Amino acid sequence: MSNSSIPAKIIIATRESALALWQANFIRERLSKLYPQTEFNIFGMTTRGDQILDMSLSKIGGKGLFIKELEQALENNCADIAVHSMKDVPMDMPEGFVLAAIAEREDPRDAFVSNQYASLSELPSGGVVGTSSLRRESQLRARFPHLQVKPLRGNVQTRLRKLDDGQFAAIILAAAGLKRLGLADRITALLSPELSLPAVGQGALGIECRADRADLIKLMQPLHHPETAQCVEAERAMSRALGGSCQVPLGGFAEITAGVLRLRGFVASPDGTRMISNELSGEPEAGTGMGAQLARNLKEQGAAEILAALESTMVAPVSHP
Ligand SMILES: NCc1[nH]cc(CCC(=O)O)c1CC(=O)O
Repeated sequence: MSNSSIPAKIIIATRESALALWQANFIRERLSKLYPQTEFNIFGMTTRGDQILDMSLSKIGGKGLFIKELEQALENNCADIAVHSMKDVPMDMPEGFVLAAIAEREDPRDAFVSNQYASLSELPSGGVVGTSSLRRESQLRARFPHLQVKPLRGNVQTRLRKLDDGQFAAIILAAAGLKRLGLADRITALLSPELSLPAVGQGALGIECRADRADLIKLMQPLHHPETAQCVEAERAMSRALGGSCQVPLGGFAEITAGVLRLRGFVASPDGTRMISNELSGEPEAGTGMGAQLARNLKEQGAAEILAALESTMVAPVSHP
């Protein structure tokens, strides 16, 4: 690539939480090494998802909430690229925007964090576990029906503070966020996918830009990690076909071992009394087809009923003027 095609300055839009800033800086450093002549600046923004802290995510209308403002900055040329946790990226990209790259995944697992107990199975009956994710809650209720689940929102540091204040016996967080923030020593135990199937996209970072910025899409390719992208695209295809959002208790996790992609997924009722799980394995290149097929299988096995029941109680998504 000739130097003349590389912009002198690239602005990276991000949310302003410590984790989001860490992620944007991580991408900035990698890009700076690749393109030392270019100046990379971070543009921190507050999103509606960050402002509404008193409601569970499932009630405030879903994932677009954390990225809409960032996309407006791309639209208005206030920024060139946006860095997101793939977990927060809606299954369908809005018209005019693309994921230019999906970077290598950090640990995709959920982490059990407690100051008193070594594992979920050691928690006493009635023990209070904090999480505001329907996915984590439904799995806890299905596997540990004697525990109480109470809402826990806020950024990673806020959630840890609420645990330390004594409001919870334990909390569940993404291992990736804790590791990135240098808080790996707070992880009491990592939860296997059998115990807590991760969220679609968990641990992976996406770089978004406008679809018409072919120059940027090309520049981002060295950061693209094909295996991560194949896994995340398989998970997203499953979630998309299930109408996945924060309002649906579902999990999806793909991994590639010895050249085979294994995709696991589940849909549950929020109270955990119904849990439909299944998996498919195949060629990594066929991940999106597998995702769609796994969604069909889950629906046939009972997920369709759970989804229909959820839909009748769902809150309409918040609109963004
Ligand atoms: N729900 C918010 C969110 N979005 C991404 C992460 C963690 C980092 C990642 O998954 O890449 C978190 C925190 C958490 O779930 O504990």
